[in-house]
Amino acid sequence: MPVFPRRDDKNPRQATRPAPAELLLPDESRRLDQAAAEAGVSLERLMAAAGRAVARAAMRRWRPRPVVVLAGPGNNGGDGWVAARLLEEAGWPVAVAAFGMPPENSVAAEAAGRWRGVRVPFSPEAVGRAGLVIDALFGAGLSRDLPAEAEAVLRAIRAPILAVDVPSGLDGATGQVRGFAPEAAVTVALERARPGHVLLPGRDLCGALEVVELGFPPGLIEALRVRCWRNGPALWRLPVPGAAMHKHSRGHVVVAAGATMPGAARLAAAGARRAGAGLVTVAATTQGAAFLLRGVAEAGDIIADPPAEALVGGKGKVWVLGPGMVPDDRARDLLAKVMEAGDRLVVDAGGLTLCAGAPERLRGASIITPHGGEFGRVFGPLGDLAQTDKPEAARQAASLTGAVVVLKGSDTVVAAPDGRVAINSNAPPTLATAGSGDVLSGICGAMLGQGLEPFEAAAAAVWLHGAAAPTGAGVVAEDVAAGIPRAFAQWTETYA
Ligand SMILES: NC(=O)C1=CN([C@@H]2O[C@H](COP(=O)(O)OP(=O)(O)OC[C@H]3O[C@@H](n4cnc5c(N)ncnc54)[C@H](O)[C@@H]3O)[C@@H](O)[C@H]2O)[C@@H](O)CC1
Ligand SMILES: Nc1ncnc2c1ncn2[C@@H]1O[C@H](COP(=O)(O)OP(=O)(O)O)[C@@H](O)[C@H]1O
Ligand SMILES: [K+]
Repeated sequence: MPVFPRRDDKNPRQATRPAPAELLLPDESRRLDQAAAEAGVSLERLMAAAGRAVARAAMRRWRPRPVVVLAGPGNNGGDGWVAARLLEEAGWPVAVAAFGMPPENSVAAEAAGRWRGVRVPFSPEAVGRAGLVIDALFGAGLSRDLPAEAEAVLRAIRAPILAVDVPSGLDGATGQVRGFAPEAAVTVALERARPGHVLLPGRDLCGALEVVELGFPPGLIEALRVRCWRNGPALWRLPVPGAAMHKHSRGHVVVAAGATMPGAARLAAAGARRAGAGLVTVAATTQGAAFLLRGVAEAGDIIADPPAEALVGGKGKVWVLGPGMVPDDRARDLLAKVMEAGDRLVVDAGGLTLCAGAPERLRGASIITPHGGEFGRVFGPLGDLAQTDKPEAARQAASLTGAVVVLKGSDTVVAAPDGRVAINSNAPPTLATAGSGDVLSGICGAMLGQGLEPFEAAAAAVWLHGAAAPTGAGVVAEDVAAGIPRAFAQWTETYA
């Protein structure tokens, strides 16, 4: 079993380990406000802090210039009215274009009432000459599509946009656009980021994301028991070999290769070996083994056409089943035997196709790694849900199968059966190349083999995969496997 570096409070390097980056859902945000009010922190005070943060963000990033603040009818608009006043007090030329007024006696109405400056009609002309637009129309909890009138004004903007909470129209829970959302240069997120700041297309619309603390009393966020985080080293620790280790104590990953595409198994094996698996076996058919042996020679066992029984079972064994695999009877039989033996199992590619329309066949797997197409093939209607709410679709799939679901893409979502979700954001687009997913499934196997629990193993593997991928032209999947030591080094330098 793995030896993790001992936590040592006296070791100053450990201070760099970040706090988990919770991603708040709109409902959690509402509960937070309520809890704050009960703890004696008023919405007025929070709104003042939010408006101040927005004004400061503008002053930090731009020189004084004509600003138009688009203020909506809710508290998002309230933040806008506060920011307008503070920018004007700092000598900036500011005009407010209000899209409806806040309800009487509301905190936002009070903020609006304190505005003595210029007001302009809410129209496309109003934003035409602005040097900066502050978008405080709607926040992350938008409950319906953006009204056409608001869209017309947002579309007319030519100046950089500073968005409050989210670019209006962006759904903070899912990262989807409700009708329309503008592309911001900067988004000021309040207290914590939202899933929609990390999921696509939301992440791309936010521009630079600034998360500002509003001064909530300590302990309130913890009390929310948030179940969704940005994926990162705060959620897991990578296994680090200790002096007493030997190859048999670092997990044995068996990659089941198909007869026709053994290259995929080779990549998964490379991922597993680079990610620290002590032993890696590629179980191939005779034909597949011949292909493998003809390729660039790699150390590690290659067993030709082994009877499945010879390999299933045994301490520390982890299977990676699917890369390059044809969903035939042999594969079906192997999947059943591995499940029966209770070995830990990562299912990818051809292994998932074996379970098309039959997710119950995946019960017993530790981790499954579908891309969007495979996900739809296995989970039917959940595939449609994944188009609009990726975390929820992955969460339901995890609960259905009991496996940790890695729903891949440039915003890969990792979901556990108990409802935990990590959303990844470090993957460069160079990963969009054949075989990079195979490398990932191998890394998942290595993490399981070294003793990480499935959710931590999957989230760590996805982060490592992203950090391992070189950027720039000419990157192929082999380079991703080769980049894994560098990714480990990056983690060790900063977090270990
Ligand atoms: N805890 C926090 O994070 C804090 C949040 N604050 C601000 O509060 C905002 C959330 O406030 P609200 O809940 O009032 O939400 P919004 O400011 O987004 O506004 C909701 C209002 O807009 C209406 N509305 C929603 N969708 C609409 C549509 N498509 N067309 C027309 N009207 C629509 C609703 O009926 C409601 O009146 C955040 O975005 C943030 O800016 C701060 O003021 C203070 C602290
Ligand atoms: N544009 C992108 N940006 C970041 N990561 C990407 C992008 N496209 C694909 N990926 C990642 O690359 C991998 C591709 O896996 P997959 O689709 O299974 O390919 P293959 O089966 O060829 O290995 C996944 O981990 C996915 O998250
Ligand atoms: K907004």
